[in-house]
Amino acid sequence: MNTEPTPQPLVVAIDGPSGSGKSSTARGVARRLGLDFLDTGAMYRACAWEAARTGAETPEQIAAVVTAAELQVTTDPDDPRISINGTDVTREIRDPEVSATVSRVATVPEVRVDLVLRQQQIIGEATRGIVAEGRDITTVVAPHAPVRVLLVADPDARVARRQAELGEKVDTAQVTDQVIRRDRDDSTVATFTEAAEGVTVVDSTHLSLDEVVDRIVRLAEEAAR
Ligand SMILES: Nc1ncnc2c1ncn2[C@@H]1O[C@H](COP(=O)(O)OP(=O)(O)O)[C@@H](O)[C@H]1O
Ligand SMILES: Nc1ccn([C@H]2C[C@H](O)[C@@H](COP(=O)(O)OP(=O)(O)O)O2)c(=O)n1
Repeated sequence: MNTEPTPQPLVVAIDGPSGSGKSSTARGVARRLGLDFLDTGAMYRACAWEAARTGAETPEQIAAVVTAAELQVTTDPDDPRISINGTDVTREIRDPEVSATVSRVATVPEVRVDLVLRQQQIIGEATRGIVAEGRDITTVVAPHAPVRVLLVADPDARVARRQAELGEKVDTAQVTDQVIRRDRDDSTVATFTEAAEGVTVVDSTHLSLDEVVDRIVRLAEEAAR
């Protein structure tokens, strides 16, 4: 009889501030290792989009909209999609209006409790394993993940990356607000500026995306040994 324990699906948890490269890195790691991919920020963004659509403004109104919402998240790293109450908002959640208001939604305690539970369910159902990224994955959503990384980068590099991504659509002051002010607001409810115990810090300021992916894949391979 085989007495070897069945290996658990691998969970890789990545946190970090805006523009540190979480989404691109997590997708790259998921592709390389054949795992699913979960962008938890997209869930907060979809809720912010729905709160705006329904005119929810107070924390109570926002919490009511989020807890009643049907959220559908697909976890293919090549085509991650998100729908809320039947509307696919994959593209809309990247609009500057959503970036400007999402922290108001993400800082409502009931919203966090609700979305953390949904994220834990998605992670638990990922039979081939998953790379999940956000602000509180290493500390709250998946604190027992065998691979936990805090991805950081200097503020100037993060603003420059976001600016390059958004191009002509927004000016530097707007991008700085989206990155620096949002991090300040978000860090009131999640700890992503300092690594929790056992979390590996990777500084991407002077690393290419491929180099960052390589490092995390190596950490995953070490954890699997
Ligand atoms: N190591 C890196 N070096 C240079 N640019 C990067 C690196 N990692 C990510 N980027 C780019 O920076 C931008 C922001 O990355 P993203 O993954 O969206 O960050 P986050 O999810 O942390 O906000 C994207 O345009 C991405 O291609
Ligand atoms: N696990 C998470 C993920 C995101 N959030 C919040 C914080 C952010 O302002 C928004 C959007 O996150 P997202 O990862 O899309 O933001 P960036 O791509 O890093 O700019 O959601 C959170 O509070 N907890």
